Amino acid sequence: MLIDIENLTLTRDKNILKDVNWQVRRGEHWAMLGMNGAGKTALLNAICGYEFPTKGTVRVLGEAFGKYPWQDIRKQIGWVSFSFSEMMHDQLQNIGLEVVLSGKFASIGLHEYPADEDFATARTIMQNLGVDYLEKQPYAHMSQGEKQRLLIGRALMAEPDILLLDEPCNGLDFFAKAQLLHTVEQLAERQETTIIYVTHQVDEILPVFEKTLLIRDGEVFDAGRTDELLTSETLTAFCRAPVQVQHKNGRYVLEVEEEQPL
Ligand SMILES: Nc1ncnc2c1ncn2[C@@H]1O[C@H](COP(=O)(O)OP(=O)(O)OP(=O)(O)O)[C@@H](O)[C@H]1O
Repeated sequence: MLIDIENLTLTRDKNILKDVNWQVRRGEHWAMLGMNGAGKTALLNAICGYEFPTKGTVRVLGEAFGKYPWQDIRKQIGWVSFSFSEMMHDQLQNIGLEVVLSGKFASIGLHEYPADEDFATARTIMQNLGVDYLEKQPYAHMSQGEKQRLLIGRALMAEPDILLLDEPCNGLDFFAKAQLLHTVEQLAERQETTIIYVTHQVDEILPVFEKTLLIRDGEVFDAGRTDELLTSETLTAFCRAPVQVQHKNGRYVLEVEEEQPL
């Protein structure tokens, strides 16, 4: 078991997470779907040990939070988020290859000299993600989509067991989004790492995400096989509004039905 969460409750001013149970096995890829404020980031924070459980247990890679040095666990987790991409301003003048290499040292900017094999690994990762053409381009001059793909490469440099992709399509136009989703799909198919893909959007849940966690108001609404959960009936209950879900060409499409006048 890679992630094993039992009865997790996080209380701050209010209950942010309530009795969350969730198990992720090695080799599975999960989507996490929830509206704004559902508790997605809080759950990622708990997994990475940035939030201390009020109640319940968080186990990652077989170790229990509070009983193991979590900085060692964090090294096995790659977290790529849109907000992180905004924090990279210190790295603006670094070129693509340096940004990817910096993932080896978990640093923003490159302060240590990488070994020859690190250069080779970074180049292979960039090639696999289709961003090898950015090797010499300054981070500051890249488009948002290029930055997001490069930051996935940066996370992969540490060979993480778990890759958290936190709303990676935020701010992308439809073409950059399609490109990024294609990159994620290929990465998932290579099975190098277990991916948890966090999103508000049903259409980003690719067939490679065979499992989905539906989170609402800090609680797990449902978790299980994606094809069983992404139905009109379940998502109507989840959204508290009538929606239609269609499965077209391997992609889910959600339409909000117009409210019928009473
Ligand atoms: N430290 C805190 N103290 C009080 N409330 C908090 C704290 N951290 C988060 N919250 C609240 O908990 C709820 C869940 O927040 P969280 O950021 O996890 O949502 P989210 O699902 O990631 O939302 P979004 O999709 O908008 O990013 C929100 O209502 C938020 O305001």
